[in-house]
Amino acid sequence: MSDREPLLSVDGLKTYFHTDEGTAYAVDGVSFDVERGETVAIVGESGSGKTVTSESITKILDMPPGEIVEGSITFDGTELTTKTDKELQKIRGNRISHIFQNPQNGLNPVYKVGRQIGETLRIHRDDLSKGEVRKRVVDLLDRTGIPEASARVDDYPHEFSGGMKQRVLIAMALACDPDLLIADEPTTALDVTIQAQILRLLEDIQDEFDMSVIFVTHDLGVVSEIADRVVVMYSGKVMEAGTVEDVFRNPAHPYTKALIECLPGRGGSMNRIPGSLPAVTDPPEGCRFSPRCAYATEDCRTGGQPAMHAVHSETHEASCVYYGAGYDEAELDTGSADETSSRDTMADGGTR
Ligand SMILES: Nc1ncnc2c1ncn2[C@@H]1O[C@H](COP(=O)(O)OP(=O)(O)OP(=O)(O)O)[C@@H](O)[C@H]1O
Ligand code: NI
Repeated sequence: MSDREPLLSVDGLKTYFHTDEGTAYAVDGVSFDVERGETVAIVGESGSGKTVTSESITKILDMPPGEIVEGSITFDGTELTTKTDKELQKIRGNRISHIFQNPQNGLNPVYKVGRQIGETLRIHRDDLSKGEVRKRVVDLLDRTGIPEASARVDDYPHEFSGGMKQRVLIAMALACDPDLLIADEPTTALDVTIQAQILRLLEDIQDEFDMSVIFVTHDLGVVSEIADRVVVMYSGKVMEAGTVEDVFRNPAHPYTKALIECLPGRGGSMNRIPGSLPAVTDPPEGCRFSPRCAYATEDCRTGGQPAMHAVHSETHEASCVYYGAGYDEAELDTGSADETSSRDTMADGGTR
C-alpha cells in the first residue's frame, strides 16, 4: 500500500438496528478518512452515532440487532465490512484496538493485570516466549506511566485506582503496537485532573507508537487539545469535517457553531442547544438538524441531508445548503434567524 492512502477510509457507512420500535438509523451514511499518524476526533451530542460508527469498524457491535446495511470501511487497503468474525479477531486488539469510557468493565477482577495484558500478546504474538511477554508487559506498564511497573504486574485490578486502571487498559490496547487506536470517551468516567493526565498520555504514546487515533467524545473542549481533525456528527450524519483550526476558528455548520457557543468561556448565553435530537427511528427529512436550526429554509427541510460543500479551505467541508449555490453563508452570521428565514415560506422559527 502506498503511504498516501489513508490508513482508514469510511465511506457511506450505514449501521442500523432492527428493534421492536422499528429501524434505528444510528449511522446513516457516514464518510471520513483517518490518515496515518493522525488523530481524528468524532464529536457530537449524546446519541448522534459516534460509538456505533467507531464500533462498526471492527464490528464489535451486537449484530443482530445491529447490521451494517451499506457502505465500505477500508483499513490499510482491505475491506473490513465483509470480513468474518474469525478474520476480524486477528485485527482486533492487534492492528486496531479500542479503549472505552469505563475502565472498570475492561478488566477481569480475578486475574493479575500483567496476565491480562500478556493475554493479548499471547493471542497475537505466539512467537514470544513467556519471559519476553513479561518483559514487554512491564515495559508497557512503565510507558503508560504506572510507577514501579515491575512490581505492579502481579497486582489485581482492585489494587489500582480508576486512572491507573485506564492506564492498564491503554497498555493492553498498545500491547501489539496497533496502527489504529479507537478511544471512546476514555476520560469521561475519571475526575478532572486524571482526565488531563490520560489525555496527555494518549498524546505522548501516539507520537511514540506512531499510530492513528480516533477519539470519540461529546466534549468539544478536549478536542482542540488532542485532535488534528474533527468530524462533527449529528443524528447519524456528518455535519462538518475539517482540521481543528478550521472547525474552531471558523465553524461552518449552524450545529457546530451552536456546539462551540455552548463551550464554557465562549460567551454563549446558553449551555445547551435548545431542543433535542430527533428520534433515531424517525429522523426528519432534509438536514437532520433542520428542526433545531434557526436558519433552516424550505430547502433544508426537504430532500436528504445536503451534500458536503467545501468551506473556505481544501480541508474543510460542511453539509449545509448555505455553502451551496444560491445561498450566502454570511447570512449565518447575522445572529438573527428572521432575516434569513424571510425567503422561507415555511418559516417557523426553527422548531417544529
Ligand atoms: N443495540 C442497540 N439497539 C438499538 N439502538 C441502538 C443500539 N445501540 C445504539 N443504538 C442507538 O443508536 C444511536 C446512536 O448511539 P451511539 O451510542 O452511537 O451514540 P453516541 O454518539 O456514541 O452517544 P454518547 O455520546 O451518549 O455515547 C442512539 O440513538 C442509540 O439509541
Ligand atoms: Ni458513545
